[in-house]
Amino acid sequence: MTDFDVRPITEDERRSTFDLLRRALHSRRATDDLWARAGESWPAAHKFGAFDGGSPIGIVSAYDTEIAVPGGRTLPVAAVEGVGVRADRTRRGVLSAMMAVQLADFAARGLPLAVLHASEPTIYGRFGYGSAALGKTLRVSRPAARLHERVATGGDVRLLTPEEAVEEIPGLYRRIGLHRPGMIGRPARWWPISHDRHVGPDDGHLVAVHSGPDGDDGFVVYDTITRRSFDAPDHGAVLDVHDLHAAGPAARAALWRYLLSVDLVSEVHARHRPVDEPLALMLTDHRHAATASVEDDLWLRPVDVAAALAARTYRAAGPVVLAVTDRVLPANAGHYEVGPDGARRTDAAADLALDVDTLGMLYLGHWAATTLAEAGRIDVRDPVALARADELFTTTAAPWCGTHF
Ligand SMILES: CC(=O)SCCNC(=O)CCNC(=O)[C@H](O)C(C)(C)COP(=O)(O)OP(=O)(O)OC[C@H]1O[C@@H](n2cnc3c(N)ncnc32)[C@H](O)[C@@H]1OP(=O)(O)O
Repeated sequence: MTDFDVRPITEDERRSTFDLLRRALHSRRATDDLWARAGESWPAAHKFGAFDGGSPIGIVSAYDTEIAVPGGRTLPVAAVEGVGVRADRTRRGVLSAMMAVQLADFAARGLPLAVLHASEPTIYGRFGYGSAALGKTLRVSRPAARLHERVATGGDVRLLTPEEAVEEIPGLYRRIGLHRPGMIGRPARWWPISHDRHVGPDDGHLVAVHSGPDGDDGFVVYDTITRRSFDAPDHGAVLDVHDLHAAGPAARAALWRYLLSVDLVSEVHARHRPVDEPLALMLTDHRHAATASVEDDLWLRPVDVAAALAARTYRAAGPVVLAVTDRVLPANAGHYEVGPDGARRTDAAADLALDVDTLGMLYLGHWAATTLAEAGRIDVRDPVALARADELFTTTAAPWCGTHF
C-alpha cells in the first residue's frame, strides 16, 4: 500500500519543493533573497512531486533541451535535475514511483533521450540510466608547466567584467556549439543559477575570453583560492577551473596558456574535463599535469530506443542485432538491427542482449561492447558480433557533457 500520491506540482508548490530538494542535498532552506534570485529557475513545468496529504515528500524535476549525439545531430533531451526525497521517507519507493511517472511523461512527449548527473552511482541504473560519459580531474603544477613550442595558440585573451560575463557568455556558448557527443544546450533558465551567480560579487569568479581570427571562440570561468597563511607565506593560490569551452584546439590551448601564466598560483585544478583532453601532451613535461581522478559525468537513458538508435551514426562494420529489455518502459523491449546504414527494429535473432541502461552506456561511444560484456552487462549470443559492435558504436572524440545541471 502506498501512502503518497505522485502528481505535477502547482505554482504554489514551487518554493516548498525547492526547499525539500535543498534539505535533501544538505543545504539550508532558501532565504527570501535566494528565492528572489533562484525562483525563476525553478518553474512548475516538468516537475512531479510525491505528496502525503498536502505535504511534499519527494520531487523530480527536468527541463527540455538538446543533446549532441555521435555523427553530429542534436536530439531533444530531458535533463533531469533536482531529485530528492525527504529524509524521513526514503527507501519506501518514493523515488521509484516518481521516476516511473517522469519517464512515462518523457515518452508521452516524444523525447528520445533523458540525461542526468548522479549524486550516487547506485541509484539510477534500475531506472534505465547508464553511465555514458566520464570526466577527469586535472591537477597541474603551475610554475613548472609550460606548453611546448609546437602547440598552436595565438589570438588574444581578455578578462571580462561581471556584467560583460553575464551578457556575453551565453551567446558565446551557443556559437561554440555542441561539438562533442554528450554536450547539451543551456536554456535561459540555466544561466542565472549556474553562471551569473558565480561571476557576481558573492562568488567573484573571473571570466576570460579568447578571440581568434573569426572573433570570440572560447571562454573560461575560474576562481582562485588562496592558501597563503602566516605559517606558509609562499603557498600560491589554487586556480580552480569552473567552466571551460573552446571552439577548437587553438582556442583551448590559448586559454590553457593563459591559465598557466597567472601569477601567485601554485596549482591549477580542473574538474570534469573530457577524458581525452590532451593537456599533459601539450606540456614540455607531461608529468606536470596529473589526472587526479576519473568520474562518471553524464548518465543517459534511451526513452525511445528506436528513435535514439536511428538518430546517431555508426562506423563501418557488419551489422549486429541487439535484444533490448526495459522494465520501466516495456514498449522499448525488442530486437534492433544496428549497422553503418542506420538502425531499425527487426525480427532477426539477437547477437547481443542487454538492458536499456547498458544501451545508454554504449550509446555515446565511450564504452566498448567488449568491455561491457566482460563486465557481465552484455549477454553474448554470437561472440563474433562483439568486435563489430565495438567498431560500430565507437567515436573519435570521447563523449563529454561539460554542463553542470
Ligand atoms: C539527478 C539528481 O538530481 S542526483 C541527486 C539525487 N538526490 C540525492 O542524492 C539527495 C539525497 N537522497 C535522496 O533524496 C533519496 O535517497 C533518493 C532520491 C536518492 C532515493 O529516494 P528513495 O525514495 O529512497 O528511493 P526508492 O525507495 O524508490 O529506492 C529504489 C531502490 O533504489 C535503492 N536506492 C535508492 N537510493 C539509494 C542510494 N542512495 N544508495 C543505494 N541504493 C539506493 C533503494 O534501496 C531501492 O532498492 P530496491 O528496489 O532494491 O529496494
